[in-house]
Amino acid sequence: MVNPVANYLGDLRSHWRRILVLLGWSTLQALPVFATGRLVTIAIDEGFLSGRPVLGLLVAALIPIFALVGAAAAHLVFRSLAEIVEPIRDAMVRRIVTEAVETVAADPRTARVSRSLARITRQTEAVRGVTAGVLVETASMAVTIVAVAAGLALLAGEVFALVVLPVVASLVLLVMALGRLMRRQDRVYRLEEELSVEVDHGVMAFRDIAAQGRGTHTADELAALAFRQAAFEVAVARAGTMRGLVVGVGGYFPLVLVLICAVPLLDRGLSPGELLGALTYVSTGLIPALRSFVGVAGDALPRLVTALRRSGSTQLTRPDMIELPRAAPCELLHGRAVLFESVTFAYGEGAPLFRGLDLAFAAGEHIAVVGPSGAGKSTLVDLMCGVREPTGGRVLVSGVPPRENRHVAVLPQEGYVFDATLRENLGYLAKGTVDDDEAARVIEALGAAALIDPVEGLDARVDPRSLSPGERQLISLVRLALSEASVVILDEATSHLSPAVDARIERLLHNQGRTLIVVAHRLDVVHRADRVVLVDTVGTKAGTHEKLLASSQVYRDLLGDSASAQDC
Ligand SMILES: Nc1ncnc2c1ncn2[C@@H]1O[C@H](COP(=O)(O)OP(=O)(O)OP(=O)(O)O)[C@@H](O)[C@H]1O
Repeated sequence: MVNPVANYLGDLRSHWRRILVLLGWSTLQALPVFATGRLVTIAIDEGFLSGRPVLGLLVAALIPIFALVGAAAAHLVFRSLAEIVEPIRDAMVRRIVTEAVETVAADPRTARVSRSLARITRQTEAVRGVTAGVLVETASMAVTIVAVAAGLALLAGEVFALVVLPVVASLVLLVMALGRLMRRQDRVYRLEEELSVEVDHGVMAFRDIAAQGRGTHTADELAALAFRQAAFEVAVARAGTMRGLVVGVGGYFPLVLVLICAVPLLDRGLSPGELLGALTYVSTGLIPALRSFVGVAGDALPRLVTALRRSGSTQLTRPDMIELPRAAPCELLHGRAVLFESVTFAYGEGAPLFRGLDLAFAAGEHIAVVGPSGAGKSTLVDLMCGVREPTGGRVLVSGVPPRENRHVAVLPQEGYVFDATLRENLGYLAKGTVDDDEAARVIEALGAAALIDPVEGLDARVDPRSLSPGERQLISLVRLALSEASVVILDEATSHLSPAVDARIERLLHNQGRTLIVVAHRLDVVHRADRVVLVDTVGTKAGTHEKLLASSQVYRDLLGDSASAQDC
């Protein structure tokens, strides 16, 4: 692959005629700069100081007229700019798409590159915008420096000598600082991207991360990444202070120098008008041009180079997955798999959702959790996987607090899928890589065979955005069935799947010897479960379906509501 920076420079060179036209209009745009110093000199020396104020006023009145000419030229500058940057952008897009098509043709596993292409297209737009800014500012800076230099040389050779050296020194300083700035900026962009991918994964899998006892570890990793990014941002900002230094050396230093030397210069025959003209060149021409060029060079140029480098085909490679939490080996537990001991929990200062709650689920037991909306079912799950800590009492899974073990896996309402291969997605909670035969068995048992690409199999890339919620749930369910977790929680996890699938999933997970806790969306689960936990604000209780039917009006109402809802 040809280097994208070299491609870009080649494109730019191919437009040299249009760049010359742009330079021409920029020269016209700089005409007011050249004219203003001279007009100030004439207005003062020939007009006001020679007792001809009307002439002075008339000459001064020419200054805004030249400014209007400059404004008209600016309009033409932007028109010619579009003729350069649009074809460059088109050429870049064409190259990237061609390369993507060729990559896909050569290796079908990269078939789903739409996301990468979208990102590259955004970068191409950035390249286009920044190219426009860099071209305009560079042309404007170049012609302004020439206009100021020519104006000063014509006006007073001594002043020209005072100004030119600091300007050259400041440009050398700028070039030296740019390389460093670009490297740091590139690092910031890379870290930014890495952080956003990892946060994305962390958010999707937050309950599993907590349940696997990896919450602190994941948070530490993300924090370390964020701190590294912040450190580079600070370094970039620090390097950015060189902009002030460049403008100071190239713009303000000559201004001060001319003022310090004003008296000797006047003694050596410089007229007051020439002195004021020279100061006008520096203050209204040189300093603004330098400031805006340094701004573009110090900010846009590093962004341009970074965007160009990143628009290369390497962007089509797959992002690395977050370092995955690994589940501990599955143990067939004896005794209690989950224990709530005098658990009290309240959100903030609110009334407790649970007060002195005692629950115990045996290993391998199949539990249904039901209750009115807002009663606390999801909170109960959060307590079991360690996302929340009880305000009183304790929760134990396999004999230890949830955060200290890795026995729980949770499937939330919205299954999560990573932008990675199907194998990586399915193996997220497994120990080691997924065994093809075992995966095939689970996929078959769950009726999810349609998920498997006939050609690429488990190595097919999964694009989360192209999946339906039901497909995402199915992938998450297969992942759960392949996990090492001994306690499996389905938190209204099959809402996007058919009721027939519910029973199949539960049977599979239960037959694997796991403790299965199903927060029920469809209440038919209570008939399949060994016991039911009724979560209710007036008191959470557990029992068999029959026992709860006989003892709880809330339970009877709940089943009645569900029956009538299903009738509808
Ligand atoms: N982060 C929070 N801060 C404060 N209150 C919360 C928070 N999360 C949930 N709640 C409140 O706690 C109560 C129980 O919420 P929870 O989501 O556990 O109920 P649920 O039974 O799962 O409800 P649903 O069936 O509607 O999902 C609700 O009143 C809810 O508004």
